[in-house]
Amino acid sequence: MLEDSFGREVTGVRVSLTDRCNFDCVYCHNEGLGDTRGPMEPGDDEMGTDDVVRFLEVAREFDVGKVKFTGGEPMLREDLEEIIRRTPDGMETSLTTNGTFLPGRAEELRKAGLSRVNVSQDALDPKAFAEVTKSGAYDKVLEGVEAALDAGLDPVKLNMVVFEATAGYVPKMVEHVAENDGLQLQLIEYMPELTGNPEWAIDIQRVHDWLEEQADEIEIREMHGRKRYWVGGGMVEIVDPVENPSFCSNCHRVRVTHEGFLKGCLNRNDDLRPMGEMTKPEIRSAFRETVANRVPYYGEYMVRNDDGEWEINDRYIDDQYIDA
Ligand SMILES: Nc1nc2c(ncn2[C@@H]2O[C@H](COP(=O)(O)OP(=O)(O)OP(=O)(O)O)[C@@H](O)[C@H]2O)c(=O)[nH]1
Ligand code: SF4
Ligand code: SF4
Repeated sequence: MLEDSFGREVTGVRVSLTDRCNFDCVYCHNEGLGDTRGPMEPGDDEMGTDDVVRFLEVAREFDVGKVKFTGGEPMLREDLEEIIRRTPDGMETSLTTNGTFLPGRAEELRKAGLSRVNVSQDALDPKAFAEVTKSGAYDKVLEGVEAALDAGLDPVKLNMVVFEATAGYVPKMVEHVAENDGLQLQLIEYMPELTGNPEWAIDIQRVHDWLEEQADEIEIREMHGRKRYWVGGGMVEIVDPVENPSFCSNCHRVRVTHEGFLKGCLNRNDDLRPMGEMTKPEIRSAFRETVANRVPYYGEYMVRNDDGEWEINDRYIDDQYIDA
């Protein structure tokens, strides 16, 4: 297993398969690349099936045990089932989707080897849902969640970005997952540093405090040191990376953009390494170099200055990457 110079082992990869999406969520950060989603037609900038599989085979050689497929909307890729089917043995596969294409396809995905799925659902309210996603597909998403449960994907996590427009729906969502077996809730802190509109952010500590009062049990997940609250039998996890050095110091994933660039951190685009159509030996070196150059974002790449504000650590300003 590869480890970076901060002692963080790389146990997972997160692969964006496309930047296309049928939604236009107001908080979308396009996997850290900014709000620049591509058109709905398949682009020739996307990695091919073989490119994705070749990368996964190399990642597996380095003992990577998990892959998460993301987008854009990864289910716009017609070869998703094939990619999952060809994912090397020993790798747990999961998918993050807006859920609209799960009806009619969830079963096939599970048969191909998909273990679990995260579905974006920001509110249990069609109007709020439409405002946030700029889509009227609320019923389709509910159907998608049902289809995922019926197909036996376990767990089905509901991803809810918590910000001004959605924060009021948190209690209802917590109740919803407690009442429905197989569902879990993942509350995601709004990331103003990637999406703009900083005024939409809410203080995520308020959500932690509220859940602490409600919870029967609290546990800390190794990944990112994320807190999990058990409320009325339902599980609620908080993803709170913003200005959180402890989140970054427990980050174990390397990322791949839909164009086939490796990157060590979601929040950075200055450490991209091409990988798409390379041979396996070339991918191995690119992977090693990416890991060798991984840096925890908050607390190392971004540090607090004398006024208490976050700024880029001087040592990374004219960074020259090392060869692993
Ligand atoms: N900054 C940062 N944000 C992350 C990271 N991982 C996940 N997120 C945020 O969490 C959102 C939801 O991620 P998902 O892919 O659905 O879930 P996950 O975080 O992979 O969690 P699991 O399904 O439990 O593995 C992403 O769109 C990001 O906004 C990370 O390593 N760093
Ligand atoms: S569904 Fe996901 S990829 Fe699509 S616009 Fe919303 S956040 Fe972005
Ligand atoms: S280092 Fe921090 S910001 Fe970067 S991907 Fe990991 S958790 Fe996210």
